[in-house]
Amino acid sequence: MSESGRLRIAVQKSGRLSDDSIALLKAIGIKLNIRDRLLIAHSTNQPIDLLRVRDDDIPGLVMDGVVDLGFIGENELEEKMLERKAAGKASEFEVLRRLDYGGCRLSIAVPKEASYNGIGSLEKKRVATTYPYLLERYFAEQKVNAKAVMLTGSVEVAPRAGVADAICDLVSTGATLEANGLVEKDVIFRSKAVLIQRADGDLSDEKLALINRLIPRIDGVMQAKESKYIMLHAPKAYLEQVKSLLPGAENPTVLPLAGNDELVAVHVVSSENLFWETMEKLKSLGCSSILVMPIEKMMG
Ligand SMILES: Nc1ncnc2c1ncn2[C@@H]1O[C@H](COP(=O)(O)OP(=O)(O)OP(=O)(O)O)[C@@H](O)[C@H]1O
Ligand SMILES: O=P(O)(O)OC[C@H]1O[C@H](OP(=O)(O)OP(=O)(O)O)[C@H](O)[C@@H]1O
Ligand SMILES: [Mg+2]
Repeated sequence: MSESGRLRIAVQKSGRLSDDSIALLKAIGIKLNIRDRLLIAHSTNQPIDLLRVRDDDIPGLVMDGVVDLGFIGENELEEKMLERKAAGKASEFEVLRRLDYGGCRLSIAVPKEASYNGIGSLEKKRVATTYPYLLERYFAEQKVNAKAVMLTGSVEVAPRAGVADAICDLVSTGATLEANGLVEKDVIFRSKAVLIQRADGDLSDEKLALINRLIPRIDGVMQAKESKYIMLHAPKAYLEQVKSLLPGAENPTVLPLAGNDELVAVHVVSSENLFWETMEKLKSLGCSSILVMPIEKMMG
């Protein structure tokens, strides 16, 4: 445990998860003064320290109890669990929340000119990857005798460099594969960012209490991102039809409009965005002043 009693959180220093993880921490009210070269950042309003490290190190830091919480991709987490298992090390931790960023998939891809008829085509072939344990588990499940070649970066160039016949790497839009003349074939793992916590028993009551206050705030921020505050003027005569068009709006607030007997103001928190098509339908029912606004925070 950190002697200072401050909650220690590990985040990726610089990469795909950094900005979203920091933005989430700020959105839940943690003030942070992050300066690029500093690897540790102290919160100015909470007993929290941020450790900024390579994402590869985050699962181990949490599982070994060096930090209390960590933001990590499920792909990296699963890989490190398999690696630790192979080394006879325990992996104790808890996933507190699956988050709404860092979405990607780990896929096998081959050069576009290569012939490929399913995973059996990789028999006796070499596949370059940064995730050898996940890949070898997949080979074992699929009963394919292929070899995972570990590369820590630039995996996509391996086939052209003659280092491997195929690759297994993270894909999101597919632009990187396309730029390297590769075609995605099999998805072997789907991933998002998660917030993990080290084993409960090792945490002080104060730290647990702080974590228990932060988690509902994370839920509130994620929920708010998916929700919209909708305001419009609706003809009284069509109120029921208007309500049925508003997604996830069970209990709208309906208010009179001063000096107008035909229209009412409708305010509603919607669990989804309002599509242009729905707005057009509302307009054709006689609705006007239709506003769709983002929500910053939600609770209760
Ligand atoms: N294209 C992507 N879109 C969305 N999420 C991604 C994408 N690529 C990777 N990720 C997620 O972000 C994590 C970090 O990816 P990144 O490429 O920044 O890692 P890295 O190069 O290993 O960085 P580090 O220097 O910290 O080791 C991945 O493990 C994955 O969970
Ligand atoms: O399908 P796409 O949208 O093209 O995304 C996939 C790429 O994103 C990640 O790398 P990143 O860009 O984070 O850089 P890195 O390889 O330096 O980690 C990943 O390793 C792929 O190379
Ligand atoms: Mg890494």
